[in-house]
Amino acid sequence: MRVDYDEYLVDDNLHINWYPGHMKKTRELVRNNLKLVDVVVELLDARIPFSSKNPDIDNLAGGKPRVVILNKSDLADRNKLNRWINYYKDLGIKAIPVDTMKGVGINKLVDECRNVTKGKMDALIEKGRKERPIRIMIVGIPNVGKSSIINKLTGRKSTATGDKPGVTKGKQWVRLKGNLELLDTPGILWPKFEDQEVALNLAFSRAIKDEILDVETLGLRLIERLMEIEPEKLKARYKLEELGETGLDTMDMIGRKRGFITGKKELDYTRIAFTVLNEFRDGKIGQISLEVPEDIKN
Ligand SMILES: Nc1nc2c(ncn2[C@@H]2O[C@H](COP(=O)(O)OP(=O)(O)OP(=O)(O)O)[C@@H](O)[C@H]2O)c(=O)[nH]1
Repeated sequence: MRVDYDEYLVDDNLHINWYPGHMKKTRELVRNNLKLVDVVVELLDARIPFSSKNPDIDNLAGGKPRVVILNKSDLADRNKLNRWINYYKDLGIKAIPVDTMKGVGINKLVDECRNVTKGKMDALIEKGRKERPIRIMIVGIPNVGKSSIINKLTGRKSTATGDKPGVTKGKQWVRLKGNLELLDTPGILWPKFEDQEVALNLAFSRAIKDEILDVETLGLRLIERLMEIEPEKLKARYKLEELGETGLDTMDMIGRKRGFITGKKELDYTRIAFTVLNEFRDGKIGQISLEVPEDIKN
């Protein structure tokens, strides 16, 4: 049976109903597509590499060579980013920081796909086989930047190479420089949303809809988190001498500073929450990572 990706995109990109039937279907679809490729390119959000990881990817990717991309690295804290790179290095995986919008790290991604398959490709040629393109596939949770990176990789001049024998109808391989072929449909995988802390990180970073909590509470949780991990950046952004005793106090201070008052002369908490959430997501509060490798729970 041919399963279409569109089935998972219910009303917009961030609204995917991951009920068990869909998870099973998407798993099989990704598993089948992965059989066709030489390299799995796993996209993670550099600010939350643990929370943005699909819990089943190690199983799905099996023994395939893997390249990890820490995307949106422009929004991440430099020092924490390096700690994640070292964490992956210890696991024998090269994690490449990428800023897809500016194209930073894209060449390294291509080089690494070639590196991790070199042994296999050399062995094939030694056996007398003709050199063939290295096939790659991008996988990741919603909103992590899969389409953006595919567009960046392919560019405007890219040409679809058309259907290949044995490939389900509709799949397109796009030729990239460096003798690479990219499956133009990314593998959309579900996040670990059962864990409340992970769900919060995903919502803060716009990977899942705000609706996991009402927006005021979500904004308050983010303020509390920033007070804990990045108090100076929070103070600087909202021009506060000191932070409040509690998250709510700080929320009030931000609201007063920005003049977010309702018609009834009360603080407009919805507006404060949206502002802090959006400014965090756009990197306006600074380069902030919400996770470090030590946070990983076994
Ligand atoms: N700052 C920043 N934003 C990025 C980067 N890569 C992607 N984005 C933004 O992230 C958002 C999601 O990107 P998409 O490429 O649509 O993500 P996707 O993984 O294809 O999303 P789904 O279709 O929901 O699975 C867009 O608003 C992009 O502009 C990056 O490196 N830095």
